[in-house]
Amino acid sequence: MADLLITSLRPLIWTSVATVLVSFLGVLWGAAASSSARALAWPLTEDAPRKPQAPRGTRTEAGAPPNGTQPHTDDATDAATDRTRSFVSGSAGGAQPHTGGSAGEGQPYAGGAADRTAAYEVVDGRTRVDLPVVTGGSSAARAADAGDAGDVGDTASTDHAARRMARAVFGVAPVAALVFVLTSLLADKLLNSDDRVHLALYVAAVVFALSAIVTSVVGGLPGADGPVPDAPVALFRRLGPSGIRGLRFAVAASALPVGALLAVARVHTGALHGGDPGYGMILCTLAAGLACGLVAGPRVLRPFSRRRLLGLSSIASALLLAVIAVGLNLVVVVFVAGFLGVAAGMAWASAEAVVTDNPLRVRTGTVLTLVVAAIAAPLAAGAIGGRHVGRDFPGSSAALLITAVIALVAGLIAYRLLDERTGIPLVPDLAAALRGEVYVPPSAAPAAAPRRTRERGVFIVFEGGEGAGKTTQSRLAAIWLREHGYEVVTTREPGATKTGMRLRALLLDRETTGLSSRAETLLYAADRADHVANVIQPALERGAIVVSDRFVDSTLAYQGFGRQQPVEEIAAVNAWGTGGLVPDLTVLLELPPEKGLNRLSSPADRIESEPREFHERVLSGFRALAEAEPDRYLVLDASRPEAEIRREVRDRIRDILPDPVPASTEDATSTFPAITD
Ligand SMILES: Nc1ncnc2c1ncn2[C@@H]1O[C@H](COP(=O)(O)OP(=O)(O)OP(=O)(O)O)[C@@H](O)[C@H]1O
Ligand SMILES: Cc1cn([C@H]2C[C@H](O)[C@@H](COP(=O)(O)O)O2)c(=O)[nH]c1=O
Repeated sequence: MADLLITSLRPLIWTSVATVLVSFLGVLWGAAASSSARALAWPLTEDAPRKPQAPRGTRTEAGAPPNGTQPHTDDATDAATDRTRSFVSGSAGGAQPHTGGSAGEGQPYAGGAADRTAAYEVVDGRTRVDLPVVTGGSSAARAADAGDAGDVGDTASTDHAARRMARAVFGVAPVAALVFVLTSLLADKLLNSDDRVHLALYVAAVVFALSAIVTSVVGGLPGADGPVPDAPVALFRRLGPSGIRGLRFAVAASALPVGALLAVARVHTGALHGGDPGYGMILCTLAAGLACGLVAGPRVLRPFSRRRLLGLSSIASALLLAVIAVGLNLVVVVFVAGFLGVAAGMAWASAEAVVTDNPLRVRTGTVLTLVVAAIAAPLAAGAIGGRHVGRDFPGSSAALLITAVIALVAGLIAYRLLDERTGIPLVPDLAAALRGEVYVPPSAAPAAAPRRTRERGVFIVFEGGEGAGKTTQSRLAAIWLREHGYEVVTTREPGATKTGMRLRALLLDRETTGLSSRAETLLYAADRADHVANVIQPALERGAIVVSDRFVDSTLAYQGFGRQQPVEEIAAVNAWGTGGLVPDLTVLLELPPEKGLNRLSSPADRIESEPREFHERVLSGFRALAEAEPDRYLVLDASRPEAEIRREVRDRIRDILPDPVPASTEDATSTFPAITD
């Protein structure tokens, strides 16, 4: 009976194994082709989108001539439509914050006419714009401003050309599938092979043909529209030397167990009296596990550090192989092989996430390790198996156990090298991630920074992801406050001072490649230190209300949570840079990243073009920060109409407003400007 079952199951198992393997190879090939197409980043193609050119040396911003004599009007319409407004400030002898005027008066963001002239000095009509005075930082917009469309074309067309090349590569796939079908038919006629082999070939051919058709219709794997990758070397450089080494160890730790198991599974099932069906089952669960791990890898534990996940899943792969090695029961081995597949798949998916947008090298490294393990493990099993290490411990088990130990050492090293959240305990970090939250150690709360005491003034900050409406709402709030007699300084980060504008250009230009996360963090902190010293602090000391579009929490959310760097260390650097300045009120405008990014009309800058997962981590980060300091935050759903948000912002600002008229004056004049809608 058992024999009958095994005999009838065997063709099915072989069919499944062959199908899975062939389609797996097809997917690997397709993915590798797509990646190489993108990595090659071909130059301009004839139908690549080009930016319109502006005359050299002129600014494209409406109503702002090159001589800088015309200030911006600060009305709501302007706020809503003009993403490339000027936040000019700074004078030759040190930036001076703008002092707000009376209601309805046109308000440049900061600085007087002399400052603006200084800022525009870099606009050289004969050559090019060296300093992006007015744009949102996108290289495309800046180059268009400068009439230097060649650069723009290069950037825009790289995406386009990469997509076209991906399509060209996938286009030949159906032909390959046809050849495959013909070959299998020919084999059937000439070779008279066993039925199960035919069946496997047909099914595999159909699967391959289907996947080829799908990929050629789709035109590329998901992600082909994402940011243009840099040269592979640059991407690896971005990880830092220890990150690169960590990645190598992690790839080895996760691929060794899979390669070794693939290679010795047949011998092992023989020793466990499982024979061919047992072997087939191990391959099936391993392949299914790998598929689950690869699919689930980028989706599970989203708020958890990908680097940590990579280290942990590599360690798990090694440990699971050890269980397979010592678990001398076929059922256990079959099940654990599935879990090993999940762990290794998650490790590979995380490794690809860690190297941002060029997974090709991860795949090459993985395949190479698989091959090495697949050669070494049977050799070891053969050598040990000949001598029989104990009666119940076959050579295959010993070979698997040795591989597991080597992989475990590699996994532990990888974890150490990759972990960016050093000092943050793993268990609460994991527990928070399971709840869908980012763990913020109590010490990281910016509230921990000593608050700088100030005589007067109010500091209000608008925070949130891209396109959440920060500029719109901060301008509306500023107009309302000015109407009620307050001196208001509206400002933003990065780029509120002359130095800040240079830093903004550097930080947001998509052509700034290979910038390390630490350097990026410090550049934002440098911009902020200059901003506080030259704009915010003087204004607060004068008693003005400062309304800033972004502040420290943006760095904690983007560079801390988004880039997965230690939040508490970033908070410490920023506390030093700002002298411990903390906003009196932070309005967090919450909006799903895709909605916010869809609202933006200009080409995505360097940060905006980060992958969706990055922006989701940023949003979770903002939420975590707001939860840690509920008194300071007003959290609002930014998908609601502007007017509703504006009302709630006003209600909250009313609570923290000082008396606009000093007590002494009030005594003398008995006036009190009531704030009403
Ligand atoms: N509540 C809202 N509902 C719909 N659209 C909005 C809302 N608030 C702002 N917008 C629109 O969304 C776009 C982006 O708004 P805004 O520039 O204020 O966002 P932001 O958060 O400052 O963007 P960025 O991240 O680029 O600084 C603008 O076109 C604006 O008119
Ligand atoms: C202050 C700050 C900003 N960023 C990012 C966030 C945005 O993508 C840009 C700023 O552009 P915006 O149009 O003015 O919003 O910079 C960041 O990553 N870290 C920061 O500290």
